[in-house]
Amino acid sequence: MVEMLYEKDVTTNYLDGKKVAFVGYGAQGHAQANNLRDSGFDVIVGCRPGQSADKARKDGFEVYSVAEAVKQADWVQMLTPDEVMADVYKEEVADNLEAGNVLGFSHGFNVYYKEIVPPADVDVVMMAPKGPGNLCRRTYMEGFGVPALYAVWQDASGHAEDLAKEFAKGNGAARAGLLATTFKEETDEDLFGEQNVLMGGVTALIQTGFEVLTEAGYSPELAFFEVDHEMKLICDLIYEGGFAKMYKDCSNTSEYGSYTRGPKVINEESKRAMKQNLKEIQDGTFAKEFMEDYHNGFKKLYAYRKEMENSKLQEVGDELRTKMPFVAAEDKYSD
Ligand SMILES: NC(=O)C1=CN([C@@H]2O[C@H](COP(=O)(O)OP(=O)(O)OC[C@H]3O[C@@H](n4cnc5c(N)ncnc54)[C@H](OP(=O)(O)O)[C@@H]3O)[C@@H](O)[C@H]2O)C=CC1
Ligand SMILES: CC[C@](O)(C(C)=O)C(=O)O
Repeated sequence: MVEMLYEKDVTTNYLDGKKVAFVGYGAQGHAQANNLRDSGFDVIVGCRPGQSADKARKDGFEVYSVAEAVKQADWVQMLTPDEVMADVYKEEVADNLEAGNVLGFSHGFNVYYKEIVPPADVDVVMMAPKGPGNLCRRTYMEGFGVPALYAVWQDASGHAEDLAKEFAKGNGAARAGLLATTFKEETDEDLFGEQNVLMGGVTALIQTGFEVLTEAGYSPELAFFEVDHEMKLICDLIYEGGFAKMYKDCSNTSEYGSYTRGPKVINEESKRAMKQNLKEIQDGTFAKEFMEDYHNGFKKLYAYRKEMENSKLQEVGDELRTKMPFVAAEDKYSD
């Protein structure tokens, strides 16, 4: 078993008195900057002019250009989208870092695939929350947090690991649990999870189930409630108590059908496909393809996104959600 750390285990205070600059104020930047500030740390934001800069200012942060924020900070937390991070780093961060600074990430992509090569005299660490930004903030405000991984790529100060743990604790993550990892392991595992299970797997499953039902003549509304809306309710039970709790709360009919029919859908062939996807993460094929699409104006990404937005499933779900305002109330904790 990997050892989990909790708040009581993080006892050092190297982060105290350090100024932390968040480069980017999006999903993670917004959540982490607010969490750390509420935990008593000195936080500033580095942004280009625009929506994020305006929001950070409205939330009461001092906002500077990225270059200026880096100059002022002891800790620079890189939270722009992964695909632009290397350009932002080269143009505004690299020349403004000083020996003894900490360069922080929440995903290993740029460091592991060598898009960013930091200087030897800074600590390079990661604190990767295992949850979407809004939930990192919401759970912090509710008094707990989401678990997080921490890792050290480069230890110039001799206490980089302690710093990473303190940063995670400041984010509320140590209330839920911290796991040590490496940049390689986090990158592989995070990309694998989102491609095959959490996002890619789940959306492909929902979409295919929706198509099978509607093509067989069932109404789109019924299909939506069956394979999309209820997914959250079932996932909540898995989250709370694993498969055992989920099955306990469901009928024997569903449990029997699940054991006997599910593996006909997700089977050895799906496992082979997942293994191939993992290989393409490990050997850099996915990263290369993703960065090429970015440099090509995200033609593929935007085409897929358009197809998803115009899908029947999205249209039916959007319509039905207008009748269920409580569903959207989930955003009530975001600042
Ligand atoms: N989304 C999540 O919950 C999770 C994300 N991560 C990781 O966290 C990091 C940040 O991701 P995420 O929070 O999703 O990113 P977002 O897309 O939500 O936020 C991007 C931020 O970067 C700014 N930005 C974009 N382009 C530039 C640029 N060229 N120069 C300066 N600022 C720019 C945006 O500002 P503007 O408004 O001006 O565009 C915005 O503030 C990534 O490494 C990601 O892998 C890790 C775990 C979960
Ligand atoms: C599952 C997607 C994620 O890894 C996350 C929210 O944790 C991401 O990169 O956004």
